[in-house]
Amino acid sequence: MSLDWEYFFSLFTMSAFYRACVTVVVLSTSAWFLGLLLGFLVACAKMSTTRWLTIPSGIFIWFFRSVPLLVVLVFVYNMPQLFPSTGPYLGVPFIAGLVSLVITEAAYMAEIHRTGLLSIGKGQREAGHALSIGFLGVQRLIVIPQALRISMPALINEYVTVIKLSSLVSAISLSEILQTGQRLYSQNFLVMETLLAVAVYYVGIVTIFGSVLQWIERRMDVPSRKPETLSESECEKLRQQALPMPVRQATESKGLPPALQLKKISKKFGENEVLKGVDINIGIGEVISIIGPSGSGKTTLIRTVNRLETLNGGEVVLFGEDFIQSNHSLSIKKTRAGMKRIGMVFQSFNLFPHKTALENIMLAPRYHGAPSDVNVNRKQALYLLDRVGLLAHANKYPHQLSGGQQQRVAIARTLALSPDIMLFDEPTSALDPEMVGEVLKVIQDLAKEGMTLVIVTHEMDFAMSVSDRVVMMEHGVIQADAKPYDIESADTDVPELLRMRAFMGIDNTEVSSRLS
Ligand SMILES: Nc1ncnc2c1ncn2[C@@H]1O[C@H](COP(=O)(O)OP(=O)(O)OP(=O)(O)O)[C@@H](O)[C@H]1O
Repeated sequence: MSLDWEYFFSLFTMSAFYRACVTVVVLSTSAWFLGLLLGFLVACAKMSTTRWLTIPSGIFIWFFRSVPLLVVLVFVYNMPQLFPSTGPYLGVPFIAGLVSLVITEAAYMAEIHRTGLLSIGKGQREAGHALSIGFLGVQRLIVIPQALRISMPALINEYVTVIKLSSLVSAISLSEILQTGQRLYSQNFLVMETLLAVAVYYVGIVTIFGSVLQWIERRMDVPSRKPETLSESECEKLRQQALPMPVRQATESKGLPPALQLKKISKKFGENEVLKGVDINIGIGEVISIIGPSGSGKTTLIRTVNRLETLNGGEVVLFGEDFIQSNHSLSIKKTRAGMKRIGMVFQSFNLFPHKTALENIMLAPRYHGAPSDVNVNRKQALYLLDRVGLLAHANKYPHQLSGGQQQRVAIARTLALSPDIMLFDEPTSALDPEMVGEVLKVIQDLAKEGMTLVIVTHEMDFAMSVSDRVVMMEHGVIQADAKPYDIESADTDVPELLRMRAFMGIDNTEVSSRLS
């Protein structure tokens, strides 16, 4: 048997096929896009903490992934028999096909979205929270763009699947490509030639639209972008645009309430009581280092100060005003205002990987400021980048920066909201030794400017040189709280100070003989 090639080629000049192609493209693209949106909502519902959302969304996914599309299609198309009022809509093959495809695809896409959303680390959300960005802002600016990038290859694959599945809509008489072919070969019996042409039409659509989506995927692929280090002349141009942030003058704190008062702070994780009634006052402009053995509760303590952990007891007072109380919550507005006064720098930097260094710094000011401030935000971000010595790296993404450079960008990002207090959670622990100095230097400069700093650190020499007070925690309580001078003075015989000295490795032999 030989194929009638002349007839085969004539099928590519038929307007009916091109109309059918348009139908397939419109149907598939709409179904893919609406399925993507509905799938996202279903994924969010499944990940929520409310059973009223997780259970129905789980059932939706389970059911529509189990039922064949053809069954859904015929069911939806015949729905007007049960509910006549749906006739004008579901009785139309295109709409019935669209609804069926959207429902089925949403069930699959929900699981793809869930994979993307789950892959975004907790640190990303915490960094957004520490910049006082609300829940929806964190989702919109930080979580969804990253999750979408991760899910994109699988979502593109779904688009190809939808195009192919759209051929099933021929079962309810929609004039799509397969149905157009079927109508022809039922008249002339040239089945092979017609189906071959149908296949070519489908391959053409998948190739063209798949390539467009792959182009979008490549555009979203941040790791493949490699912006260069800027030259000195380019840096100089940027430097001229930079707009200094208001300089923080060392504040005369006499008569003013402390910047932070932690009163009887207690925190439990299950039965594990990690903080057991911690009291500390931190004056305006004071620099406090918190040291202590691993697991003593240092990180938990500073995380309670900017609401990354809830309190089981006690309260935090900020510049003399109620800020956090274990037994009642303040208004969102008051909480946000308080949080903007406290910046936090994390051990693992938590830069936003889909933003350049400059964009990382601009993100929070843009979120909090008026749209007209964008230019000012950019200029101030340039100033801050220059201040931490990274202007030449303004256009680089976090994965192109060293650990020390990433931490300096993280400090600049925190400074962009002009906080009054900065919390540092072991800012150099994740760094190679040669990068520790560059980060400590930036912190030292902030201390000199009079910024109130609370630093959890294992860098004992740094703690002694930069701090007004060093606080030692052990087993969830404060063991000692002293000025570096008092800790260092050799004639002390206060047991807590001797213990602190032993922990810090100061004059070890003499200390151990005194403790014994
Ligand atoms: N989210 C959590 N869930 C359960 N337990 C936790 C949680 N976070 C901290 N802990 C526990 O609380 C205790 C104190 O942890 P924390 O991180 O505050 O200690 P740390 O003094 O900062 O230690 P390190 O110096 O090693 O960082 C540890 O026993 C830890 O296992």
